[in-house]
Amino acid sequence: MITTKNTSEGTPTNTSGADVLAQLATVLAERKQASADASYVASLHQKGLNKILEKVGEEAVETILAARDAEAGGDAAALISETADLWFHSMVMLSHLNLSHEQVLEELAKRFNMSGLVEKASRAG
Ligand SMILES: N=c1c2ncn([C@@H]3O[C@H](COP(=O)(O)OP(=O)(O)OP(=O)(O)O)[C@@H](O)[C@H]3O)c2ncn1[C@@H]1O[C@H](COP(=O)(O)O)[C@@H](O)[C@H]1O
Repeated sequence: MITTKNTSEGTPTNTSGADVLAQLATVLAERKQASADASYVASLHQKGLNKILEKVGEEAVETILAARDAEAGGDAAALISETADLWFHSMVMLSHLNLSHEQVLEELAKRFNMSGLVEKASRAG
């Protein structure tokens, strides 16, 4: 689904994780000005934050159900696809609020080497 630059052989380029998110963020920013008739992302922006949040919630539930199926021996590809839908709609949410995926990546980077249990204890007061 994600459009990437292609070589003459048709092999996608610049598809490392951070590059994919950066390319997607650029497209999402451009789509804020696009016609809702021609762009799904533009149509989401036009419908507003509540519609975007509805999609994030819907995709989160679909991801949960796909994860349960995968654990029960179901299709792992379906879980990957649902997770991609969830990440995509989360990116649209951030874009709508003029926030950057890079802020999320920075937050995750800050947490490197910080045990979740230690962090939780530090909040316990
Ligand atoms: N990565 C995605 C992407 N992932 C999922 N989707 C769309 O997200 C929607 C998911 O909604 P559902 O599965 O619930 O399907 P639906 O029933 O059609 O949705 P609703 O009518 O309920 O809103 C589908 O329409 C998918 O096509 C995406 N649409 C766009 N992108 C990227 O965004 C770029 C810009 O897209 P446009 O704005 O459409 O040009 C594209 O080039 C892609 O890179």
